[in-house]
Amino acid sequence: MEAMKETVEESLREMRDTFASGRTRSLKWRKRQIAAIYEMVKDNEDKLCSVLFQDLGKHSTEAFRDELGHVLRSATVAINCLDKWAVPKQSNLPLLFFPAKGKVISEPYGTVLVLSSWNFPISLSLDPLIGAIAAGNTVLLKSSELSPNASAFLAKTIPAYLDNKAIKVIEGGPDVATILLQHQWDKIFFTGSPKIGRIIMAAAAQHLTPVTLELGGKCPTIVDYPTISKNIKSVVKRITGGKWGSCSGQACISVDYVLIEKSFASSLIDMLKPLIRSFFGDNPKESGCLSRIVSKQHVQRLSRLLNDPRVQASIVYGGSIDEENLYVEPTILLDPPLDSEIMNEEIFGPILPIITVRDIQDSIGIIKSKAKPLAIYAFTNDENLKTRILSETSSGSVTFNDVMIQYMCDALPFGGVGESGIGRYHGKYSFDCFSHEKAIMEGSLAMDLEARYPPWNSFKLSFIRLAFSEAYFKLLLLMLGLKRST
Ligand SMILES: NC(=O)c1ccc[n+]([C@@H]2O[C@H](COP(=O)([O-])OP(=O)(O)OC[C@H]3O[C@@H](n4cnc5c(N)ncnc54)[C@H](O)[C@@H]3O)[C@@H](O)[C@H]2O)c1
Repeated sequence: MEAMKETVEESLREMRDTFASGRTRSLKWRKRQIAAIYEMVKDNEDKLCSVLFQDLGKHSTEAFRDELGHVLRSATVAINCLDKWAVPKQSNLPLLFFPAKGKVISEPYGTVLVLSSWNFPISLSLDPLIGAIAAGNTVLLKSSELSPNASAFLAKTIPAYLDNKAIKVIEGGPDVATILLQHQWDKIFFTGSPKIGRIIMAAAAQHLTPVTLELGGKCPTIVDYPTISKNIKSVVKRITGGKWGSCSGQACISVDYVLIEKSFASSLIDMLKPLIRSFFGDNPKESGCLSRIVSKQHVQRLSRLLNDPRVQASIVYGGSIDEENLYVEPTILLDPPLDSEIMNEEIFGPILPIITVRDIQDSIGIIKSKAKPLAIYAFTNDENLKTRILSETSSGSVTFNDVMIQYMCDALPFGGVGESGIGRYHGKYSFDCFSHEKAIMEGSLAMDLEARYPPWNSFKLSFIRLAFSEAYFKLLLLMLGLKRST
């Protein structure tokens, strides 16, 4: 670890020197680095698919949709939009400040630390990197130890494509993260669990470093069956895709559990079962389309959640586990107890609890009884229910009649609230996430208002009162002596 400490110190020194040199502020440099990320992904598509298969058993199509394609798009958007994003924004100042002018300029924070997660080890590393570079920072990326092949790829390949005096990768687990967190950074961007998010925030607080925490939680999915019954086939497909189709449910925005009125639950289950078979075959383990659980520890965690006898009794489909092959069968639970661990911990795996309610409106109470989720999904055409969800619950996002696509849509901010995170990124929001918005005021010495300065009197007090309320006509009258001071 002594050697690692030295590596970190040396890396930080070099990145700070590079930032101080001003090189990373040039838009040309930023675009060149982002273009290099694009080329790196393009040149290494097969290799990347292979490492994602080795680490997570991800099918190459899923890998392209969720990781490579996402990064390529993100890089293209950043290159195409950077000039526009970086333009200082003129502010329309109130007349009160005439003749001063105002604007906001986005300046890079400086040297940024990105700590990423293993479930989308390529996109969750490269997407924040694109944002940090677009904003003009130098960056150190620590990839996750739980996806070692993806991590090794990033550590080996990034220096071959990018300016390695400005952008660095360090591999390692909590011990390395701990060393990194002992240093002062200008911004920390973390993707991971709320538990470790707290450790990151506490370390950042020592230096008052701003943080973005992209965390997780339980994402509920309301199925308001009567209002969407005409399209129920699409609804079931979307739920199946949103639970099992992306890293086998190991995604922060996966469908965690479904809420549905009791009388419709069996119809939903009857449709989910054949659809799981049609997506993943009669033997999903061999289908090649279902990602593996990342580690034995995570299989054991899922096994523990299922082993509660009350949860066991709720299994209506699946339930088998093969720890050796890191496989958990797609599993459906019907009404596991709300106080069970599985209904209080983020599942992060291929298990879908279906919770029945007497009236679909009761879903809102259940959602509100838990921490603020990263996403709420609701299949409904009832405008009243939509309004209630929007106004009575709080979450990183709400998606009606679909799941997970909000992540792909870079015109929308992506991030959590409360237990599910702090801050947001994607598209222009990534640029903002890694920029400090600096307020610029260009004053004028052409005129001076004596009312700003002591000695104080009732005229000056009246002047200030009227100025704050922008009562310009009354101000004029006061200055002309046509209005009395109050
Ligand atoms: N919001 C998002 O975009 C998003 C995306 C993916 C995953 N997640 C969330 O991440 C969680 C799963 O990912 P995970 O298992 O990698 O999370 P994690 O919190 O265990 O680890 C995340 C990162 O923190 C580091 N870390 C672990 N222990 C640490 C410690 N004691 N001190 C400092 N750093 C430490 C890890 O090395 C890794 O780089 C889930 O909660 C999931 O919802 C969120």
